[in-house]
Amino acid sequence: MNVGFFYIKNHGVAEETIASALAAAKRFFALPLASKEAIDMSKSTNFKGYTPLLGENSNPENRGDLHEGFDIGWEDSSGSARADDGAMSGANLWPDEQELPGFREAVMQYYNAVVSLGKLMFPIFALALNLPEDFFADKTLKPAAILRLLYYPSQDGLVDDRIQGIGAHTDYECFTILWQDEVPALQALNLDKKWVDATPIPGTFVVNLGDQLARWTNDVFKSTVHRAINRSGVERYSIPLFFGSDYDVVLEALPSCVSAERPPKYEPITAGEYVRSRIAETYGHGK
Ligand SMILES: O=C(O)CCC(=O)C(=O)O
Ligand SMILES: [Fe+2]
Repeated sequence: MNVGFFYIKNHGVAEETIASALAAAKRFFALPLASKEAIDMSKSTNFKGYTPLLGENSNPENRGDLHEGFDIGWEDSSGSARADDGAMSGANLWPDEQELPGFREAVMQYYNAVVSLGKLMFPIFALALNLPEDFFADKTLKPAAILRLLYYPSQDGLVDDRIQGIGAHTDYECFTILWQDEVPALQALNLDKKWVDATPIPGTFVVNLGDQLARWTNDVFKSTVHRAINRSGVERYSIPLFFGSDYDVVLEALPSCVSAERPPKYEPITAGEYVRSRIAETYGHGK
């Protein structure tokens, strides 16, 4: 409630699952640009697929984010997306199986493992809010989780300080479960407006709270501003999973988080419309 960031360990996601997803990410970003552009996000109805360097701008005061990304959402074991995700409906875009055999399986295995972990965490947030432990259960039946593979080249020498790995921003969903490699880059903004390093700790995930949880709790839970700047001299990989509530759920302040002194700060909106509008702001696709 003060920091909005924490680490978890003994999280139950197998090291091999993480290692396979990382290996898949490395193989993907090493593909020729044309192969990656074949599944460019501009070809997707709902912001899935590949984002090139500077294709996204998380902080409107900056000139673009110096990362490459690859985004997917939920799909079933036959590879079909849900048809009823409202504003966020649409299929994943995958690289060619011949070119990258095993990629899809490795990424989906990681996705499903971290979604299961995320489901275990909702009851903890509910209890912290003095709500029944299963409060979020019927709001997270159809995992509205977005997984991103991220690749950050190192920025060395003189750099434009308006180009960062990912500019200062808050995340849109309830919470983000981030795997990061051993290259330091991630920073969170504390209450004194100082940047604090979220130093990589092997065997852990960093979890940060996002705007959906802040909207639900009328800012009792903090959605903390963060950014990543890789000036390490080596490339960095990270894999965030943004776990939101089902896209058809209306986000509105919980009665226990509203009072005469603390009036509701946010207009109710469905999770799908909210996420879509926030993602659209960071891309130049005009969607
Ligand atoms: O790569 C990281 O450490 C952070 C990524 C991030 O903040 C995001 O994708 O929203
Ligand atoms: Fe983020």
